[in-house]
Amino acid sequence: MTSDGAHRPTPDGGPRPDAVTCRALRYSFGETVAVDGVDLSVRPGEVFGLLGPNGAGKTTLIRCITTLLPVPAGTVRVYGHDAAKERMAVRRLLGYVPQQLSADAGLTGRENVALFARVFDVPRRERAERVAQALAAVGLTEAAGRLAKTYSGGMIRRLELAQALVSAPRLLMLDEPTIGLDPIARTSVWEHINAVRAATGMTVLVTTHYMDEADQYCDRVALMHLGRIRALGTPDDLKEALRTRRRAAHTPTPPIEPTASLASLASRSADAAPTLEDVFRDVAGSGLDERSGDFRDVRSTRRTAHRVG
Ligand SMILES: Nc1ncnc2c1ncn2[C@@H]1O[C@H](COP(=O)(O)OP(=O)(O)OP(=O)(O)O)[C@@H](O)[C@H]1O
Repeated sequence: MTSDGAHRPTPDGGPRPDAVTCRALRYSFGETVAVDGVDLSVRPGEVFGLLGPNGAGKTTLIRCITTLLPVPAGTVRVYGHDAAKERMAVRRLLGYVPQQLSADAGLTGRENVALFARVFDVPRRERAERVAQALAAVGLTEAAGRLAKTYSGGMIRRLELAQALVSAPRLLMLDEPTIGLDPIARTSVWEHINAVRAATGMTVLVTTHYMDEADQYCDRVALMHLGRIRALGTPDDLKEALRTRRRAAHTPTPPIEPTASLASLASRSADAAPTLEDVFRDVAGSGLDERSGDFRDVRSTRRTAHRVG
């Protein structure tokens, strides 16, 4: 991707396909419309965040892109390959870390990654080196010989990352990679994702509830609510757009009085700098808390506590 986000041509001069393209994608579970007409393009090499509260449709969307769910209406393409018609071609390009535990507690870290290397057809003679590289990329070389059941939650998440990386994916998809982790472990997971991205140029598509993480680590984000994308852009552009909307909606602020208290000045600066969560609340509207979980809904945290326990 060029600095302005435009696509570079391929060596033969043709347009470079987006990493992911969804057009009018719709997926229902019976009466429940989980993904409701999504249009989305993820550019090669970017870290793209899919944000939204519980039930927004993030996991369903991700699973359609991975080909784990069919595409009943609309289209999904991964690097130009149609997910409905070229499932194996799409799968060969992907690494996927689901919400559910994908590491085996009774195997060592190295054995877990080696298992994925076999499943993903990494050539036999390259396996040992590729496994070692994947473990090194997530900082688990020292712990590679220990059983995964002795790992902390953050180490397990990094092990799952290594499992997904061992096939050298062009598109890495992570479903809530840091939920339930403490701030230090969260930072560590993100630093490893970013280092691999910088070294390989892979595209990263990540779902998260954590607006602060998305703000810090994602190049662009899509805010999803009740199956639809409500806003899409860089975190800075989305915040700036909200600030502009707020300015337009409010009467001009009077000049600062010489006697203004610190508290009132702090409140002015909060008004001037909206967060990504403010953007979400603005675009999702007042139904956010009634019709779905809040951003840190206990359900997911419990599910993860169970997952790593
Ligand atoms: N297997 C299923 N059967 C029936 N309904 C489902 C199923 N999976 C998801 N849903 C419903 O589809 C909608 C979207 O769920 P989805 O899991 O995609 O949302 P999400 O944004 O990933 O939520 P979370 O943050 O909790 O993972 C929700 O209303 C959910 O209840």
